[in-house]
Amino acid sequence: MSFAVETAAETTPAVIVAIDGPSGTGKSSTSKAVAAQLGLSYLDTGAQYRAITCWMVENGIDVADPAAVAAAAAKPEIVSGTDPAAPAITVDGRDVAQAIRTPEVTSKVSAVSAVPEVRSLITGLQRSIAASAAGGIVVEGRDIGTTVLPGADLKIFLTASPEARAARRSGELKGSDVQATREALIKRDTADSSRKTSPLAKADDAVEVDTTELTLQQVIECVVTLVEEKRAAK
Ligand SMILES: Nc1ncnc2c1ncn2[C@@H]1O[C@H](COP(=O)(O)OP(=O)(O)OP(=O)(O)O)[C@@H](O)[C@H]1O
Ligand SMILES: Nc1ccn([C@H]2C[C@H](O)[C@@H](COP(=O)(O)O)O2)c(=O)n1
Repeated sequence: MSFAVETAAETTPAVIVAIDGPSGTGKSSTSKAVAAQLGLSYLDTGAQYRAITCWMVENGIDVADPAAVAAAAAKPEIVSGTDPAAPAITVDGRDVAQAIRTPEVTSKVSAVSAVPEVRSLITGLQRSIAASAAGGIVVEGRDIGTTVLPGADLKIFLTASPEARAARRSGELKGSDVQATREALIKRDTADSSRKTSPLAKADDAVEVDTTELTLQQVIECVVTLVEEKRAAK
């Protein structure tokens, strides 16, 4: 007599989900919630670019000098956790979850992430993390569907009006000026979309979701449904 034992991992196909879009469209909030709800790993690739920028700033590298950034790019060791309930990021063993969110890092991250040597190193890291996520993963960023994981099972491109995005960010940063926040978002999006290497862009086969008039819960439900459809079809 033989018994077939099926575990959840055997019955639920691993799925790779790429979520891209401009700043403040809801990528992180949506990705974390979808991954937690569906038992998937989660990777915040913006946090990795912020971490390397943080290291450059702390080590006195001139981020306006691409050659200096390229020469130093391999020095820091960046490690990302993939638990959606507790996303972690360390540089050389130090927890930098707070340090990477300062206005200084936010204003310098586009310059650092435009350097091809930085992108090549971080892209390699992202691909190896995705490959080792046996149960599947949600990876969010700017170029996941186009460059990092072009074979992803599902690609989502989130958008929202600059006004909605600025209002969301201003709600987070108590007392901040909505107009100044809007201008800063647009400036960063323009830099991220116009760089030569792997710019922020929608993949041709991505599903575009405009979140301007949707609540976060509605966006999460929409993406969960799309992932479940993909899983069922695998
Ligand atoms: N549909 C929504 N409606 C209202 N608020 C939202 C919605 N989606 C996200 N938010 C809020 O907007 C803010 C920005 O969201 P989030 O950090 O997820 O965006 P993001 O696209 O990851 O931004 P960035 O690329 O800058 O990291 C958060 O405070 C989040 O709670
Ligand atoms: N795949 C990615 C992810 C992020 N970046 C750069 C560009 C962003 O302005 C910056 C910070 O990202 P955020 O934390 O705001 O999501 O990192 C990128 O170039 N490619």
